Order: sequence, then C-alpha cells, then structure tokens
Amino acid sequence: MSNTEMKKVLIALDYDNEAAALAFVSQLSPNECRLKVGKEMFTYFGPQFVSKLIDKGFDVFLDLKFHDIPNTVAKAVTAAAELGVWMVNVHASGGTEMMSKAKQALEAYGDKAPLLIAVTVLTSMDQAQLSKLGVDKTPQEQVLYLAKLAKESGLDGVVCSAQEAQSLKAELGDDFCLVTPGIRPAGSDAGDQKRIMTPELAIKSGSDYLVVGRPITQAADPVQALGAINESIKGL
Ligand SMILES: O=c1ccn([C@@H]2O[C@H](COP(=O)(O)O)[C@@H](O)[C@H]2O)c(=O)[nH]1
Repeated sequence: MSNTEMKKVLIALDYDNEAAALAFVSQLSPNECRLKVGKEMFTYFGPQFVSKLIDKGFDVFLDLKFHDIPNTVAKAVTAAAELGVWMVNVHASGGTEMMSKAKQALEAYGDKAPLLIAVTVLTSMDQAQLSKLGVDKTPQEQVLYLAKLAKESGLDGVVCSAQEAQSLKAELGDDFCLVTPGIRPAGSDAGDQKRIMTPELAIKSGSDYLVVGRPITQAADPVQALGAINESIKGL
C-alpha cells in the first residue's frame, strides 16, 4: 500500500487531555494517517497544540466549521493558513459570499494554501432532525444542494456522510473532495452518529477521506484499530 493510500484515515483527536492525545500520537506515523483537531481540543489547548502535531510531520485538518459573516470567516481561514494546516472548513449554510471570500483569502498562500471544504448536513442528523429545522428536503437532497453551492464558490470539497458519496461524485466529479465522518467499522457503536457507513463501503462509495474518532481513540488498542481500518481499505 502506498503512503497516499494509507493516509485516507483522518483520526478525530477528540481528547480533553493533551498528554493523553500526544501519547497516542507518539505511537503513530504521519505515513499511516492524518489528524483532525476539532472544537474540543482547540478550545482547551489552542493553536499551540496544532503546531505540535504539524511539527511532528502530520497533516492536520482544523475542523472548526467556521460559520460567520464573510469578513470574519476570511480572516479565520487566513489564521488557519498561517498555522500551516492541511485542511480547514466552513459551514456551507454560511452562504456563497462567505465561502467565496474565504477561498479568495487563501489564494495568497498559493500551493501552501490549506484545502477549503464546506460542511453540508452534519452526520449526526437524520431526516427528522432536518425537518425540525424547516428543511423540506431529504438529507441526500440537502447535501447535494449545499455541495453544489460549495463547488460554485470555488471550494475544494465538502464534509458529508458516505451515504451521499456516490451521488455527489456522479454529480460533482471526481476532483471534488469528499470528507466523510460517521464511519463505523462493522459492530462498532454508532453513538450520536445517524448517517453511518463502514470504512470499506465508504471508500467504495467514493469517499476520499474517512474521519474516524471514537472507533479508534476509544478502542482497547487504538493503534491496532487504525491498522485494521487501513487494512480493510487497502487497494480500494
Ligand atoms: O458532519 C460531521 C462533521 C464533523 N464531524 C466530526 O467528526 C468526528 C467524528 O467522530 P466519531 O467519534 O468517529 O463519531 C468528530 O470530531 C465530529 O466533530 C462529524 O462527526 N460529523
């Protein structure tokens, strides 16, 4: 398996203890995975924590899901680019003006710019929850609608569930990157995730990157759990 193939797993480092997170990371190689830092660890441990991961050679997805006025989001993604992250995201529901401004702000970084992707419909949401928000579409339809806006705005891809990957690839093309949380190896606990899929099926459906948190970090042997996922998607 080439390193690129092995780096389809983005481990969600959702720890409330920096030492525990770093102890886990010390057992990993930047050649076998990428790392995702979200709201919990960023709020506890800040940009310094992100820098520690980058200094160890890892590609970092800064998953802060910016959702604010265009000027504020453009400045926030600029801060992420200054930090040197590999990928950063915004909410597609912030609108096309916000997404376009964010993308434009990253142009100054040339080939060092992080990938900019948009969250569509959170993988913890099902049809009932979407309806409660007043959205009349199915999750599949709403994800496609928001993904089209993200593409029109020049973004590199979206966060969606693997259940939507096949139709998004067909509609938006192979180059539009699909990052899919809600990944659950067979038999693992779904927790609060609603739109889930196994790693193998997700890759077969068109996911470019699998976001995996608890099935790895809360496993009895997290390194073995990562290895098993990498093995299951080998060559796909
Ligand atoms: O739609 C979304 C967007 C982001 N996430 C994040 O991914 C991980 C998933 O962790 P698990 O433990 O594997 O459920 C987590 O950090 C979320 O904030 C998402 O789940 N869904």
